Amino acid sequence: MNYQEVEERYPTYGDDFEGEPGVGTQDQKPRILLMGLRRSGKSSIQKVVFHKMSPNETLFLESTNKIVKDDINNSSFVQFQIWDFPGQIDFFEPTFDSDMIFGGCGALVFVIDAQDEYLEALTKLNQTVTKAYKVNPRIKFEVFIHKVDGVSDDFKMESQRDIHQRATDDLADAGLDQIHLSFHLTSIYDHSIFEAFSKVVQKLIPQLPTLENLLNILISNSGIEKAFLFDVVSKIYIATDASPVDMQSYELCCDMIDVVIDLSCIYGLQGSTDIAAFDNQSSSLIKLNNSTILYLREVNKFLALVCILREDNFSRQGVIDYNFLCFREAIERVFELRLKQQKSQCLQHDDDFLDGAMVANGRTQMNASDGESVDVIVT
Ligand SMILES: Nc1nc2c(ncn2[C@@H]2O[C@H](COP(=O)(O)OP(=O)(O)OP(=O)(O)O)[C@@H](O)[C@H]2O)c(=O)[nH]1
Repeated sequence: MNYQEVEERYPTYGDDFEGEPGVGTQDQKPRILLMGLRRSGKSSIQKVVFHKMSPNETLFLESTNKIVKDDINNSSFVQFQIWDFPGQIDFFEPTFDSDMIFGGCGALVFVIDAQDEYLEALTKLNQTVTKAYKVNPRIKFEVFIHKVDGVSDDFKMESQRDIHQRATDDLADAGLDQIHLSFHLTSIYDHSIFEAFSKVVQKLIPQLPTLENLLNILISNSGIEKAFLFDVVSKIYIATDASPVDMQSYELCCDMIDVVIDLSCIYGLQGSTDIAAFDNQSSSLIKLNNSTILYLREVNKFLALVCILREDNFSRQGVIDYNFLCFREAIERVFELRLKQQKSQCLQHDDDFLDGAMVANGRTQMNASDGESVDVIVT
């Protein structure tokens, strides 16, 4: 799918609008601010991750000259706004309303061009973080050391070390060593930007520990090695189990989503209606030549579970499928609870029902029958 097709297929997804901040109910959603010097790559990141723009197309993006707000509205878990700032923004201008801008901000992503001199960027980073922290100490600060596709591995590591050191030293000099900065090496030309954005978004999901817990339960009861809960359109993962994420597994799962969506677009749509390619019939099983299986199941309109497991363990597909149903039900309950929470505006813990799901998982594992496997199923 290209940029144009996604815009047509998901008209409400990433509904771009420009204007003055602070308008309408959208502002209740957590905000991710994209800041950094001119040409550091902010708009490219936003377009590639959330609008499926191909990296090469970003060469033709024009410079941003006012704040561009982008409403990301694709599921109950992933709801936020991205505000793309012009590189030349000046915090000391009287029109810059820092209380309003940083006040409702969940995360501030500061982009540094790794292919350029970064001393000026570090000064700007320090100013930005200091100002934002004073307004809102709860902001998560994420530094993207960006455009690392054009540099050697040694240079990458050295830049990261140097930037980290200088940035934290500058904060310590200003007496702000309590501020935590997270660093990510990113490029729009590979999956690193999706991985980094996944981590940023995850920090804005209050239910993350619950989702991770559910995934841990699922994999340990189903012989699965790794499981990701993906936001299908952006391919950012909103949760994964506790085992470490390796880039290759993540890339494989992203590629699988692309294959499923592309095949569904070509063969899965009925008639000429423009039903979204991903629906409750979507599932896919791909056997790799190293005895590994990739298994994808639809969780809801926007989320997919993608698992990596050994072929031997897939002989008990019935167990996996049953456990998946329990998992999906549990996710639905988390959604319901969240909705209730939002409505009543009061906190409540949503872990209780998980115990029920866990018991069901354990009991069924002993009784379930084997399932049959097919090479590639795309419905
Ligand atoms: N090599 C490389 N180039 C990139 C990457 N990301 C963005 N670029 C290029 O960097 C240039 C500037 O990108 P923009 O996204 O317009 O930068 P910006 O920060 O939004 O710029 P302003 O709107 O002026 O603040 C474009 O030519 C992009 O193609 C990357 O990961 N690697």
